Amino acid sequence: MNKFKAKIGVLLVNLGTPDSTSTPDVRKYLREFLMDGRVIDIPAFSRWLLVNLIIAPFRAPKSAKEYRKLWTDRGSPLLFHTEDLRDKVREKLSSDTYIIEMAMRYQTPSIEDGLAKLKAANVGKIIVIPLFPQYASASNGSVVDKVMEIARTWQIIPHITFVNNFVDHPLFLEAWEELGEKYMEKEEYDTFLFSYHGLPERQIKKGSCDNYCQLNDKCCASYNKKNQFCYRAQSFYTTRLLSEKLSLPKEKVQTCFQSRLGNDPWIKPYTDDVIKELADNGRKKVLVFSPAFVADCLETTVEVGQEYKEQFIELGGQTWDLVPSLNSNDKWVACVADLIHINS
Ligand SMILES: C=CC1=C(C)c2cc3[nH]c(cc4nc(cc5[nH]c(cc1n2)c(C)c5CCC(=O)O)C(CCC(=O)O)=C4C)c(C)c3C=C
Ligand SMILES: [Fe+2]
Ligand SMILES: [Fe+2]
Repeated sequence: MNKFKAKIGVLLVNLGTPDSTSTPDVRKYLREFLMDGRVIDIPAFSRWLLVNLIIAPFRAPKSAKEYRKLWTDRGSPLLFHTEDLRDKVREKLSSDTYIIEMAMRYQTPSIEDGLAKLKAANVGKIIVIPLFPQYASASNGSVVDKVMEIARTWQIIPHITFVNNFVDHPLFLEAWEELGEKYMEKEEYDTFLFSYHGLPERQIKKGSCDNYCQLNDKCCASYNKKNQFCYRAQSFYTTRLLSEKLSLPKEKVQTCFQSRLGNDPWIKPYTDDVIKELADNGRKKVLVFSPAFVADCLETTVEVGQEYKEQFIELGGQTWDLVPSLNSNDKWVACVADLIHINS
């Protein structure tokens, strides 16, 4: 807070979700999402052809069906959990000091509307928190890009701070620990799988410092100055930190990457390959964490919780439990409040 007692604006931003499960709404969402050059990072005309002639027409009806498995009375879990998070963070922080809004990078509520509310309140500073624990150009980078695209049209641009990543925030780790422990008290698992959203390998290479990221076991074995912004390194680091917190034996822990799209190589190991390997090696009881996501969504509830589960059980597995996401867990709310404090 400055001497004029100008309020601090906070914008919590998650990825986005369709407005409904109708095929036209899912197509509209996919178009906006995949036309983002940070998501499909190929030349604009090729991207337009790919998205409008192939992905949107063919994927939209299939994705709409998937979204119907996820939808609730309150709509998309990604959206309502983010609303709940905003409400709980508001309760925790003084409204004399902070104005807290939420937005989606794609579709509604938009970043434009969220920033307009903060601007109308004449805030002295804006803190933007992309709700992605590990930094990727396709997620956090895209939020920064969009916020700057809007802010650069303003006559006055206040101080704007972006949270880059929060993989090692103690309360982020404690929240996952609390959720995981509930499962571990009830069941003896032989495997702990950490499945993160995937990324095309070229996106990691493009952001690599001095070509450090070779996308092998070595380059992500430590988290250091060279790979501080590498999504894959941050994902392995998250696994190590959570394993330590939960005292998981090394031989039972595996990191993998899901949700690949298209034929280009994505970061490995792929979750579906790892599931086959686990089954081949006689593993029977798996507890899965998805710590790239802070709210239940299509990629967790349906892809991990239903599709990968079916695959594992068909291959002879017995138990496949997915730890639900942080949603509006109190420790997670405290983590977001602390991110706001330390950036104020
Ligand atoms: C964790 C952060 C995310 C990154 C990084 C990310 C990159 C990325 N995603 C796609 C393609 C799709 N992702 C889809 C859904 C989806 N992705 C994230 C998060 C990240 N994506 C979330 C939280 C969700 C779920 C949204 C919801 O409504 O529940 C989808 C849509 C679903 C589908 O049709 O299967 C696509 C497509 C790419 C290409 C990419 C990086 C290059
Ligand atoms: Fe995605
Ligand atoms: Fe790496």
